[in-house]
Amino acid sequence: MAPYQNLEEYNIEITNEVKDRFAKIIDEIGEDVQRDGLQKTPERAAKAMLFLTQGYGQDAAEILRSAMFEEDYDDMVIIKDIEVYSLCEHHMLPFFGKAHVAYIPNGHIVGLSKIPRVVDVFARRLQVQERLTHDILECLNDTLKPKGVAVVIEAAHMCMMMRGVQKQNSVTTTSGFRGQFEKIETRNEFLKLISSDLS
Ligand SMILES: Nc1nc2c(ncn2[C@@H]2O[C@H](COP(=O)(O)OP(=O)(O)OP(=O)(O)O)[C@@H](O)[C@H]2O)c(=O)[nH]1
Repeated sequence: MAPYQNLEEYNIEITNEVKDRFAKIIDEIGEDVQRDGLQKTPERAAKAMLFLTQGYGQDAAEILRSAMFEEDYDDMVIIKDIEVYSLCEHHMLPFFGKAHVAYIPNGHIVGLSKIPRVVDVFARRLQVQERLTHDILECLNDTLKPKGVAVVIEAAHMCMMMRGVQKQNSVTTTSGFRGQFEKIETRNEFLKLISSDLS
């Protein structure tokens, strides 16, 4: 399994089957797939869907292992405001927002960029926000074996905005804490730091 492959950097192989299924959907909703503006749409939609679900072909633990360094630092490391774009598994509509991730090293630190990459690997699948939160949390916990790990995700769900209940301003927050973050003082320090605006 490739540790990380940004499909935008490669030619995405689109099978005729995926393309044809998008053409069928366009036809079924009453559109003319042969009209000028739509002729290439099945191919574009197939490419977009494969891009948005590329996480299935990627190994998040391997991404972390590719840049782990021995280091004595054993205070909190926080990467906050990581953009998240995912697809809800119920309607296949986007949910999007921010992830805040922290860990307390236990002999090893990890390359900072690898954390947003891990977020993307799990976000680029059909997801629910709760599982996405735990996928990131457990991957960091199992691979880095830190003294503690924390993940908070704040997201808006298009399936609740564009359709269904049609609420435009509701934000869903999910969180997970392991190890030292289960202690209230550590957790509060993390929550305070992700709420602060240093700019
Ligand atoms: N817990 C959770 N629910 C989600 C997530 N994304 C979408 N949903 C919900 O999944 C549920 C699916 O419920 P159903 O009743 O089967 O689907 P529906 O008839 O389209 O529901 P409405 O959206 O209420 O119209 C809805 O309540 C969505 O809001 C998520 O990440 N986590």
